[in-house]
Amino acid sequence: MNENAIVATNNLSKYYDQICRVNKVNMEVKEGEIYGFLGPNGAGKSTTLKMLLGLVKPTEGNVKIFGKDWSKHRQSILNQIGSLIESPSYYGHLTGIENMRIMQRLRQVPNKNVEEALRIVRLENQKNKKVEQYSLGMKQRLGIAMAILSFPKLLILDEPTNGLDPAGIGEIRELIKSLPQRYGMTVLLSSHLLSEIEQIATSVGIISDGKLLFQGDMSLLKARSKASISIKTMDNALAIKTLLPHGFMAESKKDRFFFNYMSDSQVAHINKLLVDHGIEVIRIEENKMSLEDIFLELTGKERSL
Ligand SMILES: Nc1ncnc2c1ncn2[C@@H]1O[C@H](COP(=O)(O)OP(=O)(O)OP(=O)(O)O)[C@@H](O)[C@H]1O
Repeated sequence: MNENAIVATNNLSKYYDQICRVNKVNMEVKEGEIYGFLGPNGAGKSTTLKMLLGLVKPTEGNVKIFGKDWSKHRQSILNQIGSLIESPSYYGHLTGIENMRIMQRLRQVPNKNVEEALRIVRLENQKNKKVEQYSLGMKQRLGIAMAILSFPKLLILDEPTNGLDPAGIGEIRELIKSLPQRYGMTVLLSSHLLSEIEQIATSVGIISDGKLLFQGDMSLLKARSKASISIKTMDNALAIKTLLPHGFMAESKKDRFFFNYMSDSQVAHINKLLVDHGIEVIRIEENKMSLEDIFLELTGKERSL
């Protein structure tokens, strides 16, 4: 376990009714990153996040936050975390600012935090409206304002853009993205939408059926998008036979044949070999696996995201 990590779990597991829902998860969230916790519905994201927050007791394993053991430093850890799990809780008959004041008393933070948090989520002009009159997006923004009220070191958000329209999603996304740089927060957020995580996260953890299948920099995940080269010629069988003695072993599929990733000069070499042997080349294409393809390959799930 990395002692400097903001969040580090060790074989974190949860069983419900003897069924393993979170399976030996070793999660590591480093300071200043936006860690996207990605997985299909029911994968175990919320359960994991709740264990990080001490809301659900792990069956096995342990959690360290800011390098400290949960069991021994509960209060000091909680003081430095802000979270929004499931839908935000608020009093509908009270205004936005009244709700914030209640949270302010609970959190014991100065007045200026309330104003600043409302400003960040752009609710300052709506703060005197009753929350029951807020749109879904405004309620979600209020939930985030409450979560960042103490300007925590770690912000945990469970599906923060769930149920919002595209404009609302864009707004929340930009808001979250600004938090590490502007306020030094580390953000851990979950989503079942790959596109969402792709646009917002600097690091990613992919969970499926309770198991963490991938964890690392977003760029590392993207690097896994292996590009293959596909070639179509006037006589594929002859082309494959011609290339083999030169060390190029192709895989034939439908009207094309494929190679694993190749450099530009290798592709040029193959092209020249084919042409020199009188085989007309019709198409040479690079086929990159999309992030979605990688995700589906990792999780073995159907295309449903
Ligand atoms: N309190 C509970 N008792 C029994 N089973 C539970 C409980 N909480 C969650 N589960 C089960 O554990 C599994 C993981 O649920 P979890 O809510 O963590 O998934 P998730 O990845 O957050 O998905 P979703 O986005 O659908 O909430 C699900 O099969 C769920 O039914």
